[in-house]
Amino acid sequence: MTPALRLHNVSATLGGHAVLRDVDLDVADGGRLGIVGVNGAGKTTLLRVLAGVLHPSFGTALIADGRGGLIDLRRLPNRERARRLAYVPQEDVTTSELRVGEMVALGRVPQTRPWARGGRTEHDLILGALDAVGLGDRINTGADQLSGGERRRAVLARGLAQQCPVMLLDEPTNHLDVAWQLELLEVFATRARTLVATVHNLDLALRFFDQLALVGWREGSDPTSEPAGIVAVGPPAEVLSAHHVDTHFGVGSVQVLHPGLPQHHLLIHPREDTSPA
Ligand SMILES: Nc1ncnc2c1ncn2[C@@H]1O[C@H](COP(=O)(O)OP(=O)(O)OP(=O)(O)O)[C@@H](O)[C@H]1O
Repeated sequence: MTPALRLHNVSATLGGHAVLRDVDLDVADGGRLGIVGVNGAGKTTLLRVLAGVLHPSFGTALIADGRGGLIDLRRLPNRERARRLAYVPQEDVTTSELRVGEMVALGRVPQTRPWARGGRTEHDLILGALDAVGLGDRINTGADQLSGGERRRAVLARGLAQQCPVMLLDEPTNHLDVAWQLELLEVFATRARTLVATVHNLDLALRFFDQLALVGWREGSDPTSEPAGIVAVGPPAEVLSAHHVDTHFGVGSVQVLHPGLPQHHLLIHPREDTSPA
């Protein structure tokens, strides 16, 4: 089956600094892919390449063309790309001049003609996106009057309003309380056909996604001088094996079955001290 997105032999460079090298990745159509790795490994960079907002310095980033083939993301005009995929970055600038509803309405720009904006259908759609993140009653509030977590949810609502089959979210759960962390990922999973997100919470990553890609450095390579790559990709329970978590995150871990639910959780603990007393 044609993947929704594909990276073929991709390298990425930022400010003249090689960040990622030799990345091959298929994002399954209809799948949920989580991207994990330590700070600075290159998760955001990988997501930006998948979103077509950062072009590979080498290799190709491709998206399904809707006819069973793949097309180079570089060849898609920005507007066309924004109809196919929504990318919600980690941080977003909010301006005091915009109301929450207006900010979310920006997500509609790729989908609508200027004369179609502002109609009843568009209003209902924006309200629906805000309702989905629990902010329906804040549609007329100034965007700068929201708390950090509320602002994060409003920015995510803008991504929902874009109504794309593929959604790419950079740390969507940042700033969110525990209930919203669970709720929001489910909202996106039901509204997007294909979902890709970076996450730091490895327990959430274990439970929520059907595939994980672990970004990091192969054993023996030097993180201070060599670009990272994808060191493991597959089912979450395998990618987050105790060995991988120890090698790539520097902590001990164990996957345990929840006593009352049919799901495994990841417990993290300090590495056992194996040095001689
Ligand atoms: N504009 C830039 N110029 C040069 N290097 C950059 C630039 N932006 C990021 N980097 C470097 O690229 C590497 C990867 O950054 P990236 O933001 O992709 O990591 P990340 O895994 O998403 O990190 P985090 O978990 O902290 O968000 C880091 O070493 C970072 O310092």
